[in-house]
Amino acid sequence: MIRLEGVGKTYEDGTVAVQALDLAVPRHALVVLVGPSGCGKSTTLKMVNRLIEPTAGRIFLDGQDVTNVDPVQLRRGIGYVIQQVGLFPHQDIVTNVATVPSLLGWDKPRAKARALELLDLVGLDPSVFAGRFPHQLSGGQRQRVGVARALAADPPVLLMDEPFGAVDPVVRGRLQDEFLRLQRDLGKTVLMVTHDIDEAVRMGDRVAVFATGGRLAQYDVPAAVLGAPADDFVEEFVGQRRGMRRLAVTPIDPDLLEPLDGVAASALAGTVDVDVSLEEVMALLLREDKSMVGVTQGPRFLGVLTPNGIHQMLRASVRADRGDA
Ligand SMILES: Nc1ncnc2c1ncn2[C@@H]1O[C@H](COP(=O)(O)OP(=O)(O)OP(=O)(O)O)[C@@H](O)[C@H]1O
Repeated sequence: MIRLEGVGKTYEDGTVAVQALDLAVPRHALVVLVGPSGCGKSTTLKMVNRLIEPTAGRIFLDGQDVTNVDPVQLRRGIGYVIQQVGLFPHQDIVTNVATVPSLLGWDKPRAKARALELLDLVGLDPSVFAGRFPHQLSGGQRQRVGVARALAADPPVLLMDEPFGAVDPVVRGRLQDEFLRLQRDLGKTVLMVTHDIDEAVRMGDRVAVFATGGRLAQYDVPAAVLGAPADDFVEEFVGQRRGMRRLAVTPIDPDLLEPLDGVAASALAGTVDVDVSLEEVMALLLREDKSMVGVTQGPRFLGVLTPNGIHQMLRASVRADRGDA
């Protein structure tokens, strides 16, 4: 669907942002470009919709060389979501979402109906949000409007540049889940940029890891990027976040819980089932701004989990991986 062949971009000041990039994004796939800051991810994305022109190579969309398509026409057929959303501040939400259909010449009632439908689809009640202005929305709600707007003209291709970057981790997780659910129904061909390896492996059907200097270090399914890094660079890039991912896969050890004695119920962030991961526990503690949580198994109260307990469970899990437990 999207094919990059030997694509390069050297800016006028000599900066090599992307070099000799070959990349094929299959139809209906969600491909994530990930890598450290300045490695050419956004440049790559913007070359696909010709906000930036490549200095080498060719880019094909559905077999057609994009340089042969009028850039304005091209962009109307490609949804584009950016971190700062870029909503028009003086237009209400429904008008913002209807921007591209209107530009495409849809009549007003049809564009509006489509915009209302899209708001609903991204989880914003049209009767509440359609008439509001961007400054009357939370960051997460604005991101949803950004996604709705990009989908409005039903483009087969979506480009997303750090679409969930501007919101806190809890909202971010929710937006990621919502988008994945939406994508399962819509089946767009999506090229998405993030610097967050966790987001990349969570969202991507395939992940392209970029190294500094615009070099593609590995392009594979998430499990392969995590389990079989192609080189030292990928190994290190993936490794930096290994601790965070460990939280997601480490279970609660009931033996390391503390008794409830002397702990006021109000000091607890709540209770969780013993089957949840430490990541969920951390999310709850942060959300509730507390440092302890009660752990239950069915009707039984097993004990209290504290940061000290979490630390011990993580250390035990690291030792087990090293084989010296
Ligand atoms: N207009 C420009 N002129 C010169 N250099 C540029 C220009 N735009 C980007 N660059 C450089 O090109 C390189 C790649 O930039 P790009 O924005 O594609 O990186 P990125 O991977 O998306 O980074 P980030 O994650 O920080 O957004 C960087 O070194 C950047 O400084």
